[in-house]
Amino acid sequence: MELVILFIASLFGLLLLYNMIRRKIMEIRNITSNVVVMKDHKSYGNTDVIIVGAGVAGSALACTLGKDGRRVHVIERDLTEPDRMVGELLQPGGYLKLVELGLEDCLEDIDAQRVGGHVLYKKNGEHIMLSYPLEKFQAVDASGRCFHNGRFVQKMREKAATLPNVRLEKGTVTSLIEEKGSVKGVNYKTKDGRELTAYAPLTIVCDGCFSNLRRSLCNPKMDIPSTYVGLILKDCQLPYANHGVLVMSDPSPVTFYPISSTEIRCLVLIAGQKVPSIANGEMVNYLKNVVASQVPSELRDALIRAIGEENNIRRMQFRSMAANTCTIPGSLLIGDAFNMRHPLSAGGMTVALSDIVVLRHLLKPLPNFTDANAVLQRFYTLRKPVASTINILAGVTYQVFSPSLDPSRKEIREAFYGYLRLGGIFTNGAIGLLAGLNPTPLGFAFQFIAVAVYTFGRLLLPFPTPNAILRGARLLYVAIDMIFPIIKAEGIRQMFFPASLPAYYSAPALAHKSDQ
Ligand SMILES: Cc1cc2nc3c(=O)[nH]c(=O)nc-3n(C[C@H](O)[C@H](O)[C@H](O)COP(=O)(O)OP(=O)(O)OC[C@H]3O[C@@H](n4cnc5c(N)ncnc54)[C@H](O)[C@@H]3O)c2cc1C
Repeated sequence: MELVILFIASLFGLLLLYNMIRRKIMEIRNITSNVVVMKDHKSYGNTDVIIVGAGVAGSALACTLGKDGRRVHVIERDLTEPDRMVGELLQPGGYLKLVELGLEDCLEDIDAQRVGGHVLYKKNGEHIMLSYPLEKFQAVDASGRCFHNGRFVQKMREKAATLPNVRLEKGTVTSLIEEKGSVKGVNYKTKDGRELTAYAPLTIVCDGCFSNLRRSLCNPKMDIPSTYVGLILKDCQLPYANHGVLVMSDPSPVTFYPISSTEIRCLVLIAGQKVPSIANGEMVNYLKNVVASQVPSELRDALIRAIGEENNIRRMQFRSMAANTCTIPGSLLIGDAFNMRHPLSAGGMTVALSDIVVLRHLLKPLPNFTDANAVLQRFYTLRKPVASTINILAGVTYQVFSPSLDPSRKEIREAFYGYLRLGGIFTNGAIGLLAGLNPTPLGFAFQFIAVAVYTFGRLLLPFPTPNAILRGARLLYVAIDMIFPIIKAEGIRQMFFPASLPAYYSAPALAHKSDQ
């Protein structure tokens, strides 16, 4: 009996001991994990800003903030030179922003080509030369620049990596770390499969058009995608030296510009979602039978040769997406992750660089980024006049040149072509806006009114008939119907009257997500 009691007591004692040890182990584990968190939060002290993605926006931003003395941690999933057919034409306005950021040397030694404008062709060969109005910008050697996008990005990455306070690391960011309604950093995976975390008071997401992270920060509306089909032409010259080509072909426009001293990029726009298949040869037929016959004769043979080359046809989908304010403190989106527009007017890099200029001015006076949120709210207002003007122009250019069954659209296209022939302030004003040289909402409004008056005048002169007045009214209605939704998406007040918004001067403190 005594033995049984002793046995049960020992068992009980062992159980108690086991429980005590288990608790102790759990306590130690908790302390250790707290130590990890504390250690990481402490490493806040080593990083001012995390940048996700080192494409055009991310690498330019890393150079800019790094040069301003900030401790920057850039995480990029692929550090090899990108090979893609996006962002190959930097408009003169974008070049000026690059100069403002002190990054113009990133265009050296990449065989970048100067572009002084474009030639606009009708499919019957009639054309107008539209040179950029660059007279006022000669001191900084402004012009458009065309290049292999990957070479340009790689140069900016190299420049960022030379700065002692910029750490460029290869890794794929899998999620943002949110605590108490603020972004505190990121979780990321390295190539060897390690899962790491990085903390900073500010995380700027620049993960491009297919961003996986933007949905954690905002909920933007996207339009239906269109597609660009791209080819590289070799051993041929553009019809006019240093001038790209835009063909007003049917059903949609085709562009050509030089991306090196020996290569010309051809981009064929395919509107909507029905794209001829490359795999079954439909695309080759389309390019040979529909597109080639409409391009200038100087480029036709080279285009047909390029169509026949193996693996020379690529496609890339794109969408427009108006910018959305990101309301989660500690975070910001920049570049295509934040805002996209139609690439026909090649404004994407100009907007990204212009946004970085605005952001830099706002962040510069701050001793650190722990309290950057009020300043970040100003960013959304201050960027608007330039970014929205470029976005609207991109949308309008696309609408004017894209396929439509509506005869009024075709008439607007013809009127626009006629307007661009006028020369002087009319042509220079429109081309200057498209080049991003002085993209202001007022400049845009002036051009819109001037095109409307020209179109009306064309119809009413020499004698206004009731029929002509009705047609003019219909064209005006179609034009407003084309433009108004784009302006509305950008925000009428923010674009035209930013000074009427409190955030223009200072920003209200952000509510924590948990408070909302
Ligand atoms: C067909 C086409 C043609 C265009 N042509 C022009 C043009 O001629 N001129 C012009 O100005 N603009 C043009 N654009 C727009 C321009 O390409 C973009 O505006 C510009 O590239 C945006 O830069 P970004 O840094 O936001 O994105 P990107 O340059 O695409 O960079 C995103 C980077 O993020 C990295 N990344 C993505 N996800 C992660 C992750 N989870 N973790 C870590 N890294 C990540 C990617 O590897 C990449 O390096 C064009 C766009 C398209 C679609």
